[in-house]
Amino acid sequence: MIILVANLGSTSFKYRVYDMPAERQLARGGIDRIGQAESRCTVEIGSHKEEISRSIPDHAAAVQMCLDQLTDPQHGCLKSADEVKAIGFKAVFAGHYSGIRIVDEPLLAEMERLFDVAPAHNPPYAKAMRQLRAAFPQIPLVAALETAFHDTISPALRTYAAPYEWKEKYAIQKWGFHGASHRYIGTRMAELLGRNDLKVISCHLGGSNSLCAIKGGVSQATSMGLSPQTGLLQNNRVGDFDPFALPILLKLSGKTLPQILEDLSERSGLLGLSGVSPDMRDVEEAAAKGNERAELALNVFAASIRQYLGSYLVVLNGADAIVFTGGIGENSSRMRRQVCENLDFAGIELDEAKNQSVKGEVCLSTPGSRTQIWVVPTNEEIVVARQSLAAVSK
Ligand SMILES: Nc1ncnc2c1ncn2[C@@H]1O[C@H](COP(=O)(O)OP(=O)(O)O)[C@@H](O)[C@H]1O
Ligand SMILES: CC(=O)OP(=O)(O)O
Ligand SMILES: [Mg+2]
Repeated sequence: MIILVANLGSTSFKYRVYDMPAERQLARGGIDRIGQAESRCTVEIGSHKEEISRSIPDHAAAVQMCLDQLTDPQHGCLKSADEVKAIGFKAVFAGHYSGIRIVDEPLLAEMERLFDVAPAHNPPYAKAMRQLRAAFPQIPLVAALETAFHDTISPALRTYAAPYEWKEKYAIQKWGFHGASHRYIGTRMAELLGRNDLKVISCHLGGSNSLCAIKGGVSQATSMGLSPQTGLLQNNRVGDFDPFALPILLKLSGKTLPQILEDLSERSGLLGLSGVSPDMRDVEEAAAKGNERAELALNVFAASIRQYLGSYLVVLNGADAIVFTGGIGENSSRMRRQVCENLDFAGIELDEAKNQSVKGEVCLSTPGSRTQIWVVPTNEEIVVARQSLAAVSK
């Protein structure tokens, strides 16, 4: 059964096509720096590889481009889009509609109700889902919601100390995100180290960033809360922030609440601090040239990762492995070095030479390090493909 998985990240679009249940990958592709003047588009279908630069304004245009590539008469792997028997989405937030669901009107309505809670994620997903439902009504769309992996977190680690009835009446609680990626890292580390009882701290650092404490493949704690704006700072979103700054800002800035929320979700994070870019590559380049705000952005980011890392070493009572994944985790040697430095008290020791030349799955710790340090490229799409197969086979 051919399953297309669409991963609409806050800064990118990625897709993979699988023949399931064999898990044979037929094609993959992606678009980087979506919404910016030049997006880099890559496609890999069998032995055909292509890279082009063009402007892709939004995720709906990205999904259309993916279907064009897959059905291209010369290089495509499908005769027509009808060969696709399900489209799986790494969908982000729909409150109590967590887990794996066929996309239907109630789910879309809930995602739309929560647009301003997940402004970088829910609008592109809902738009792409509606567009595909209209274009291909015969193909079931499956939403694998990111929050489900964190259902196992204890109430002590997912309850805000706000009026208790808010949780029951309005579902105000820590939900957690990046479930597909953290689930993949938990499963893959068990395969790589040949043990099912591992304690892993998964650091997904990309357009959005979160840490997750995983024990035996099960989520124990995660840094994002009610929304994907919380926890670590994000590309252009704020991360943890004191809500009592709001009355000060309302009085002094002359802005309305929606305008301030827009600042927190579009002009904060790496972009807001550095003033340079939401993209780690640009911020690192600026910092290397002596830009002090870019340097501060990197230092705030590293410090907040270390705070959660320390916290999760306590939650798990030590870890077998710390894993870096996502666009930053897989590519930024500086960030990995900064996060891991000076942690010998916890038996964490990075081999800097290995850290400088990373390719694929690799262990970066010294032989004496009690806690192993790994880079493992994430594969959120295979997790969603498995879940989509289960949903349409029911
Ligand atoms: N070579 C690189 N060095 C440092 N950071 C990188 C590099 N390549 C990508 N990144 C960072 O990774 C981010 C993309 O992460 P990714 O996990 O792929 O995206 P998304 O969060 O959109 O799903 C970019 O916005 C950029 O900050
Ligand atoms: C929350 C989430 O899935 O984020 P992103 O893909 O932007 O990293
Ligand atoms: Mg992502």
